Amino acid sequence: MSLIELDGVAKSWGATTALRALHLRIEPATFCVLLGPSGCGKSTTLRIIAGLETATEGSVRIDGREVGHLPPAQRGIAMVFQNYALFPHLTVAQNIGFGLSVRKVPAAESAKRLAEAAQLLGLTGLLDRRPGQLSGGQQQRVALGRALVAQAKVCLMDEPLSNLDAQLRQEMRSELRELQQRLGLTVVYVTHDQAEAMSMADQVVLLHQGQVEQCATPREMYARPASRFAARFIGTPAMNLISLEHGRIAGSDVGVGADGARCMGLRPEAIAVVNASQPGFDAQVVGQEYLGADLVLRCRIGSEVLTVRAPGPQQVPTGAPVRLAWHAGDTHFFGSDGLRIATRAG
Ligand SMILES: Nc1ncnc2c1ncn2[C@@H]1O[C@H](COP(=O)(O)OP(=O)(O)OP(=O)(O)O)[C@@H](O)[C@H]1O
Repeated sequence: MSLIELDGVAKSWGATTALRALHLRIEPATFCVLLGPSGCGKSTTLRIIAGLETATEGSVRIDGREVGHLPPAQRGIAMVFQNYALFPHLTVAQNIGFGLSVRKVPAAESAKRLAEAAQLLGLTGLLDRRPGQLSGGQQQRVALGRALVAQAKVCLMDEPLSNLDAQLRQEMRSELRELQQRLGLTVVYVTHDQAEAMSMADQVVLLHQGQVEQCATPREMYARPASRFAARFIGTPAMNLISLEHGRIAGSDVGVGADGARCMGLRPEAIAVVNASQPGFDAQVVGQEYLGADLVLRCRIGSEVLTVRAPGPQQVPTGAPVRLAWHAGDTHFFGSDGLRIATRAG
């Protein structure tokens, strides 16, 4: 068990407010991703759970026990940082075992845990090297190894993959996820990369200006964004947010309904370029970007320009008239407060 609960957690430094009354429940053995733009309070949240910062208000509980007054070492938590925080003059084995020697774990027990962690992380052949002789991915695994030998059930990670190249980052995502599941760890993981969040999380906590904007599974977050902010933050290319004038797309005669909606959301992948004889809406291609698998078109309808994600092989010249179609069930509507409003489609 390692249930983490934050109740009304707030944090300010003088006039700077990083967090405002954050409520969060992270279930045991789940992968929770704190996601959001720079400065939204992700690292601060993680550091408060770890005990590296003290909350100005509110409480933090781990397995029902209030931990606000406990120093980091007594919280049963391991941490992995972006810069790995490895000691350059120590070998891989010494780096992994560092915390154990500090805590005076008997030598035989340390050796056993080290061998297990090295085996699990594919580091067995590298134990005598120093960090400077390792690739970024290997250094990342050493940092993970140090967290694993501590046998903490909670592991906090702050952008641990951001120093790796794109391919390695993708590989490490699935390795981390697999490891978390195999060991039944509760992981709280900070990133500003929505693709990383979507691919690894059981639960995504989207933060915005120190508050929870939405907390949901990746599927729910994509299918039913709670606000315009959430709608734009999840998915690439970002969702189209189209201004409505009395239920019509601004500057056009295209009616889309939805009483009281100020804006309609439509994902680029929900829009199809159809044959001129099929039902749809007339638009004009004003720009495009070919990405191999996809062709991203920018199409003007009335005074709005929509991003459309078409299949790569489709060829449409810029300047050409096109007919666009979408299913009513793929539309999202938002009110003047920016929040999702109930529609026929839900
Ligand atoms: N020690 C500090 N003193 C004063 N302000 C701070 C301190 N640490 C963080 N802040 C401020 O608190 C806010 C939240 O910072 P935090 O590091 O939690 O954001 P973040 O979402 O992790 O951002 P990033 O993705 O850029 O790391 C920011 O406005 C930041 O400037």
